[in-house]
Amino acid sequence: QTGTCSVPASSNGPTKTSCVSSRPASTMAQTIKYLGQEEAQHIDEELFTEYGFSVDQLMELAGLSCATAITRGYPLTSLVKPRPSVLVVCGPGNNGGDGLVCARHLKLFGYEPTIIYPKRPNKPLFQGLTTQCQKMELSFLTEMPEAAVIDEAYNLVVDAIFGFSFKGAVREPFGSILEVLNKTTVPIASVDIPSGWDVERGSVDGLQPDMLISLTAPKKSALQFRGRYHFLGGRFVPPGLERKYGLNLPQYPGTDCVLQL
Ligand SMILES: NC(=O)C1=CN([C@@H]2O[C@H](COP(=O)(O)OP(=O)(O)OC[C@H]3O[C@@H](n4cnc5c(N)ncnc54)[C@H](O)[C@@H]3O)[C@@H](O)[C@H]2O)[C@@H](O)CC1
Ligand SMILES: [K+]
Repeated sequence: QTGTCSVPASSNGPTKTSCVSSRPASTMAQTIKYLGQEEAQHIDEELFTEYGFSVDQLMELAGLSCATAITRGYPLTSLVKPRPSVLVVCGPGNNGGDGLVCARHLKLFGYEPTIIYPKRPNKPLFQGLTTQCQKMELSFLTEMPEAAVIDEAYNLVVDAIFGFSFKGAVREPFGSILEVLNKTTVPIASVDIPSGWDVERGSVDGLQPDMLISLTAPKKSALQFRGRYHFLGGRFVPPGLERKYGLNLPQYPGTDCVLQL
């Protein structure tokens, strides 16, 4: 496992991504790097300390990418329920913040997001994002619904519980929440990492999302993703940072903020 894995430019699904390719180098269009946990955290830190970004700036772009990827995989016209309902489950860190931004943009795109946000950090950033969602007339649930209720009421679940800082055994209330999500049958779109997965090794019996939106660059666990849609989002990486970490990001098409891997 070198952390650098081949993604043919024409690839359109996770099964076509592999670390060991038998294709001759001349036909390899592009190699994208899959990041380890520490590397992802270093890049995150540098974006703020060396490159002058603020968290809310990048979170806005990350959340917008997630909402945009969802419009690609699950366009309004394809939804099976009478209302374009989406359940957005937000965790206690920045991954949860991405979820709040994603929910706000989904509403602007014509979806009806409902949010569950059980652990809210006492920080102006998250308080502001919560207020913005409330003012966008999104509803917040006080309890996680049962799996059958989710399957009945929602077209899709957005998993914004944990991202690249997740470690160790899942603590409550998120253990119970993930248990419910494991039982649902509606598609799950995971923000950055399928929640509960080891950031590098993935998980054999954890969530199996239908969509994964990798932010900045995919993490190593994305190699275990077996869903239908793998998108790259977070189109904000400065060239110096990309060079330093050898990210080899593919080129986003035109003005798009997402790219399907
Ligand atoms: N650098 C980047 O590229 C960007 C990252 N962003 C997002 O930020 C995420 C990383 O955010 P954070 O570093 O805040 O971390 P996370 O959102 O991954 O999670 C950290 C939170 O989860 C809790 N936690 C960790 N392990 C747990 C466990 N086993 N059980 C229960 N709780 C646990 C921690 O106490 C902390 O509150 C990324 O995955 C991405 O979604 C975007 O917001 C902006 C750009
Ligand atoms: K997640």
